[in-house]
Amino acid sequence: MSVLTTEGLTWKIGEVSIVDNVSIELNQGEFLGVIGPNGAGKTSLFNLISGLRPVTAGRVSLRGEDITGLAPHQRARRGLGRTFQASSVFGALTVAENVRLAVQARMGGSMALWRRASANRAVIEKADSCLTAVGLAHRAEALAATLAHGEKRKLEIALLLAADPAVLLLDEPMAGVSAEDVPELVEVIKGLTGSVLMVEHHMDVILEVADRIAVMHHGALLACDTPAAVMANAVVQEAYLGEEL
Ligand SMILES: Nc1ncnc2c1ncn2[C@@H]1O[C@H](COP(=O)(O)OP(=O)(O)OP(=O)(O)O)[C@@H](O)[C@H]1O
Repeated sequence: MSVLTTEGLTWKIGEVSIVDNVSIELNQGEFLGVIGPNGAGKTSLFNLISGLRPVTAGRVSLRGEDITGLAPHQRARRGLGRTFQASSVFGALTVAENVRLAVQARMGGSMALWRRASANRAVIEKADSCLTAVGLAHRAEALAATLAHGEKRKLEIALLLAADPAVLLLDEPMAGVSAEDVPELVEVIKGLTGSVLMVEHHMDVILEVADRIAVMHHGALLACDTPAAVMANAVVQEAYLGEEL
């Protein structure tokens, strides 16, 4: 069953199609990787899906509901979670405080005064489970500013998990992470349950985690298939000519 669908998604600047008629389906529990040469339109596609840019044409549906006209925070509330390439972490707060804030933001109205104590417990427990899921529980009391790059990426994923998203959009989660920290982060990403759409430049990472791979080129979708089929696809190889696939 499809949990996230784009139909004919298009974003034009003037006459130039930055995202060109892209139709993809992310199935429940699936890990779909998005690859493509620099400037192919991957981040722009994410911006359309998360609502940061208005579409020129096409539709985005989340669990069968048309969300094309909704603002980013409305999509987030319906279960669309997104990490950003730019860091969204409060450096002066501890790791645990950062995640608790994210959990509280999610719980919002349910924090009525008379149930404050139990709500606080629920926030702390939820935050702890998010930190455990990304392997950061041992750093809970560290100031976020003191985290290494790879740890910061893990924290960003924990912040995403705090909202219990139905769909996770990961935009280059390995960006800026040193080579020796990549395997650990890959393990964290492999451990994510749920439906994931991930842009990533590291082909070896995509091949390790993705059930299917969508290939973009000049804004259009070239292929969307199993890793083996995509690697064997002559059109994909042509698009990557001169680049390492
Ligand atoms: N706001 C904008 N105004 C003008 N051009 C833009 C804008 N946003 C993106 N573009 C152009 O659209 C194209 C696609 O950009 P996008 O960042 O989506 O590609 P990408 O596949 O994510 O690239 P990369 O792999 O380098 O991150 C690029 O040529 C970029 O210069």
